[in-house]
Amino acid sequence: MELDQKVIDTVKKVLKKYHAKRVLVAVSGGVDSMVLLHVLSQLLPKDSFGVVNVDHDLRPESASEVAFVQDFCVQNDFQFFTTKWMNQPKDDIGMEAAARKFRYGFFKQIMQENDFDTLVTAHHANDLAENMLMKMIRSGNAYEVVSLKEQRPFANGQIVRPLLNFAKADITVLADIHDINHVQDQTNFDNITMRNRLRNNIFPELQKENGQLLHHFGFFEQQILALLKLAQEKFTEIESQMQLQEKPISGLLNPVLQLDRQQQTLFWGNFFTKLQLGISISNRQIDSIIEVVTNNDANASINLADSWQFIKSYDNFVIRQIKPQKTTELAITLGQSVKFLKRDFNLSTSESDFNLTTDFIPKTITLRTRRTGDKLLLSNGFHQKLSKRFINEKIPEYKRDDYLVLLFDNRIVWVEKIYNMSDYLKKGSKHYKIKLD
Ligand SMILES: Nc1ncnc2c1ncn2[C@@H]1O[C@H](COP(=O)(O)OP(=O)(O)OP(=O)(O)O)[C@@H](O)[C@H]1O
Repeated sequence: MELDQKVIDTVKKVLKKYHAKRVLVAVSGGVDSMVLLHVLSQLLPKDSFGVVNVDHDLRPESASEVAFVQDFCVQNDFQFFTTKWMNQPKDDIGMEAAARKFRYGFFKQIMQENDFDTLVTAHHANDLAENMLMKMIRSGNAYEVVSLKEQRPFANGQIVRPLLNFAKADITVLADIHDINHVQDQTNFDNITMRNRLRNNIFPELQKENGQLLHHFGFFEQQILALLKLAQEKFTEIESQMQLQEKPISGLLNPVLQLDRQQQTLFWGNFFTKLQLGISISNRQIDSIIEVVTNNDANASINLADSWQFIKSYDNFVIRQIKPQKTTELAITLGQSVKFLKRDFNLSTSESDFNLTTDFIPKTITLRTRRTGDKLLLSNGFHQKLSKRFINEKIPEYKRDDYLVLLFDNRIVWVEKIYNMSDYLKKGSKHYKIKLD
């Protein structure tokens, strides 16, 4: 079949397969997206597609590139949406990712406001192979290798990439045959980014070794996807045994332990990918997680990015973001109602309705959270470490900072739920009422 027809048939088939109805085409003005636009305009009626373009304003030529796409759309009477990126980061680090975030944010907005169900991009076989090799170089994680899929959910609908089976060379041939005008992104030739170095230096060399290289990347991706699908079935079964909770994200650890170490790596990688915490988890962090999950310590935690923590607590795990607590100590007076750790606390004297009894009247009363070295008075003048009491009561490590501790003259008289000095006094004379919501 002629290349021309093959591309048209493929794009048609892919759109049909994913039930694309109202299509938004992402057009940068480069050869790939201009060819895609050419094909789509032959397949779809004008009122069922629109063109979207983002001016990242990172190069002097960008305004003229937008103008090029805009003029093309006006001449052909295509719906056109564009915006200019204003809030670029000050330095270059993370610029590509920030630009992508902005771009996809705008795509999403246009889809939602104009009722498009499908965003179509011109990613092709070279993009797929470059992406896979970049993931190989950066992490080597099987669950990350596949990142450019033919279809994935996006905004109020989906992203579809119908050109993934075509090489850049094929697309360029089509542009030549049909005399399709396009802009040339000069930054493609800078070898500053890894992507460009792969594109310009590495891939041409690899392709000399085997002309079928791009197809082989395609096969590899398909096979990894199939394997991940099989693994996913097993993981879903395991997750159902873990009794997962959402707030905080937690569950039982035992079901994961039926997997061998490499399978656990895949499990946690897959699990974190699904959670979408907005942070990346390194191989070393996953290794540490497996380490603490499989060792004998009852409590342990692994710090992840952005104050997230993976916590092992006895048979359970918890993943939560630790927000620094502002106030950790509060001086209070009798009868005063205070808010502490988001809860209402009130201490008053009481003759009948009491739940705390002491044998002394305090000069100072303090409410706080636990501290190292905290001790609890037991009978006969003996003391017990508060940390020991937490362990005996099987209170998970990560919850211990939430427990309120009440002190009279620097002596602990009460710890929420787990200690009350009255229980250890032979007889007390002063009665107090603690109210806590
Ligand atoms: N500025 C832009 N405006 C509209 N569409 C764009 C723009 N840049 C890229 N696209 C769309 O995304 C496709 C891929 O572009 P490109 O390869 O430059 O992006 P990438 O950074 O590799 O990938 P991704 O789009 O997933 O971030 C293009 O073929 C086009 O469909």
